[in-house]
Amino acid sequence: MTVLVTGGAGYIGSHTVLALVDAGEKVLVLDDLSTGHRRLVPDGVGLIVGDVGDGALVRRIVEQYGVSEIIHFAARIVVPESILDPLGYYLGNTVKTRAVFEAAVSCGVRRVIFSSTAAVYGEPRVAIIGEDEPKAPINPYGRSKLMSEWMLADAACAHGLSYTSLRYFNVAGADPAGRSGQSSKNATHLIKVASQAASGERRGVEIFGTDYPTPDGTCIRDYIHVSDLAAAHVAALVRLRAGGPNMTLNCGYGRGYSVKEVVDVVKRVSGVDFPVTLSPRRPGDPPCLIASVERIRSELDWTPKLDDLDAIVRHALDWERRLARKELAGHASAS
Ligand SMILES: NC(=O)c1ccc[n+]([C@@H]2O[C@H](COP(=O)([O-])OP(=O)(O)OC[C@H]3O[C@@H](n4cnc5c(N)ncnc54)[C@H](O)[C@@H]3O)[C@@H](O)[C@H]2O)c1
Ligand SMILES: O=c1ccn([C@@H]2O[C@H](COP(=O)(O)OP(=O)(O)O[C@H]3O[C@H](CO)[C@H](O)[C@H](O)[C@H]3O)[C@@H](O)[C@H]2O)c(=O)[nH]1
Repeated sequence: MTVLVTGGAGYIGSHTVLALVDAGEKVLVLDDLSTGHRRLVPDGVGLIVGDVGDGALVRRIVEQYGVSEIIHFAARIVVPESILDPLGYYLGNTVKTRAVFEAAVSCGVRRVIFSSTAAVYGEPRVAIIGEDEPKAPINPYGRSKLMSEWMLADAACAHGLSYTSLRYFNVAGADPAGRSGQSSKNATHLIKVASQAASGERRGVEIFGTDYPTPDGTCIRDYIHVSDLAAAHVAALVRLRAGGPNMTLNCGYGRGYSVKEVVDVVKRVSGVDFPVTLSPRRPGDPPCLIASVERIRSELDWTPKLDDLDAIVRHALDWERRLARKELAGHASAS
């Protein structure tokens, strides 16, 4: 059995590839390297550079390599960018995802795991969000993902595909063994940005919005360590193979931190007092997103091992330093 991981050269995909390989799985990556990096695909794992929207390519790969399962990460992921380029996001995340699902159905792939997002909930009415809360995304990114969830559920019903949709809350940190991490220079995610500021690669951090209806006025998010999330994918795969029913699961820890709290933790753990600017709200940001984790805890054989904001930040900082060293080494060898 071969597991095809689309977007496996990206941040979460590469950590999941590591977790799959560690679990003894045979893995193949399909990635167009638009935001991914070849070096994040571990040695011994095949990388096919191509577009998931190319249905003929996906079908060829499935047939040639005997793909039994697809874990579909490939997508565009920046919320503000989705507001400026909605059609690009519906193409990248919905139309191309349809091509993956169609190839899965037509080639008899048995199981699909889909990367969804807390952004499908929009601005929930409750602090702790259960999977059955209304889905009312407030930006094209969230809508593009919700449409894909629906497509997958409908296709599964019609064609007997098994699936799990995983709605990630805020993913952060890096492989504790230093094998992968968030590698995009232009990343927009808070913990990455703050880690870059602490490492001197950015001048500082802007806090987007201090007038939200939260205790300190900044947005609250549920940050999950990327390696715990990767392990949840392996557990979801094991569950589907054992005949577990189709399901949608929140992935988080069930606890939230404000932007100010996160910035303070990055300063304390790094020991660097980088500049912080208070700025207006960023469009498309809901005030508070915290996962209800009852379902994932009961359905998956999964216990988080890294549920600790200090550890998340420490691993993110370690990875940032590693990236900086590699770049310096690259400059030295180039000159
Ligand atoms: N990072 C988060 O906090 C977060 C939260 C919720 C959901 N997600 C979802 O997780 C998934 C992975 O996100 P990430 O943070 O690892 O982002 P990422 O940008 O690091 O990874 C995406 C990967 O997909 C590849 N890709 C993009 N479009 C492609 C295409 N058309 N064909 C082939 N490859 C393509 C990119 O090159 C990259 O390697 C996405 O589906 C995203 O929506 C991420
Ligand atoms: O430089 C920054 C970056 C972020 N933030 C704030 O920090 C919070 C978290 O922002 P991120 O960009 O780190 O993450 P988002 O919550 O916007 O979105 C992430 O989580 C979502 C689900 O919760 C989606 O899945 C999405 O893909 C993923 O990017 C937000 O209030 C944002 O305004 C800042 O103040 N300054």
